[in-house]
Amino acid sequence: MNSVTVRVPAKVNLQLAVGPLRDDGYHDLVNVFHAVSIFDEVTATAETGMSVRVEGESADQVPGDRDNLAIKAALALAGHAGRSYGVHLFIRKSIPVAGGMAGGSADAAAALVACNELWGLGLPLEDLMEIAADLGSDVPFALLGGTAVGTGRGERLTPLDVAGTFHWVFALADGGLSTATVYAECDRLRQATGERVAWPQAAEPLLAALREGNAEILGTELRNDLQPAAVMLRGSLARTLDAGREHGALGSLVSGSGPTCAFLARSEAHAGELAASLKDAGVARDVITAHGPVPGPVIV
Ligand SMILES: C[C@](O)(CO)[C@H](O)COP(=O)(O)OP(=O)(O)OC[C@H]1O[C@@H](n2ccc(N)nc2=O)[C@H](O)[C@@H]1O
Ligand SMILES: Nc1ncnc2c1ncn2[C@@H]1O[C@H](COP(=O)(O)OP(=O)(O)OP(=O)(O)O)[C@@H](O)[C@H]1O
Repeated sequence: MNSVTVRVPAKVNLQLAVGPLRDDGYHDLVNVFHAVSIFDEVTATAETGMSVRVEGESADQVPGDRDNLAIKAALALAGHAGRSYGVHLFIRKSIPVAGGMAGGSADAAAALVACNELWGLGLPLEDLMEIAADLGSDVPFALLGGTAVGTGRGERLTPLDVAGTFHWVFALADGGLSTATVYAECDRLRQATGERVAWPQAAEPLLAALREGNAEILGTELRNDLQPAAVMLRGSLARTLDAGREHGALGSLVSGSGPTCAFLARSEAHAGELAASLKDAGVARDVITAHGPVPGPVIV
């Protein structure tokens, strides 16, 4: 086999409860991840060296060298296998870059799956999960897909049963936000307001809404502790979130570290209407619809 292509989804965080800052610079989380139908595609082709080419959504903002998370993933996998394998990775991006939808993590997960297959390593998911956790806090979920609760820094995962399908609208922003900067701003705001930081807890009503497939309740339970920080860093997001509510979204929140905003709709048709209204309102660079949960990386 000379070439393997893997399709991998973006994520939105349905609950992101951020605990106190740890000594290692990370925060303990309760992170309810949900994979949605916006996909990057990573093609791994046998080659002697390691190289990457990126095309599509904001490709010019993605590193074309060893800083690319997908190349880091391939190198980590080769290191784990104890061999100096080579690969060329071609990434077709649709997931917004630095948008809070874990695009880089998705590409890293896809590269792990593709290279595991291309190099005939046959490593089980557990091994790939360990390598993933070293690459970034979001990478283990990107390997898993579906809907799952992440604890620790988000890398310890418990899959959740979800009834049915939820329909989403995503408002994409101009330019990204750095994840580290948003967490630092969250700490700064907490210090400035003297907020007592509680140990993060999963919200039972949110988990019940997922189990029951109840979009109305899920909409009211969406929470992101990073949202005030993202809105502080990018004031225009307040207007985008308001517009979603005004146009009938069941719930709205900043996705992860932002600046993408997510809106929950009643149905696929409602998502289409909401997307059209948000486009007309001019509150986003682009507006797209998607559904979730969807499975993790799939070899196509
Ligand atoms: C915001 C989220 O996307 C929500 O899923 C994640 O928590 C971020 O995951 P990620 O992009 O994979 O982040 P990493 O590459 O692991 O970490 C980038 C930076 O984010 C901050 N970070 C990340 C995860 C975490 N639990 N606490 C943190 O404080 C740290 O400053 C870290 O240096
Ligand atoms: N394959 C990749 N795709 C996108 N960005 C990458 C990739 N590899 C490295 N990067 C770098 O990582 C940064 C963050 O990109 P990414 O799209 O993963 O952000 P994000 O979606 O906000 O992440 P998260 O939701 O996990 O916090 C980018 O600014 C880019 O420089």
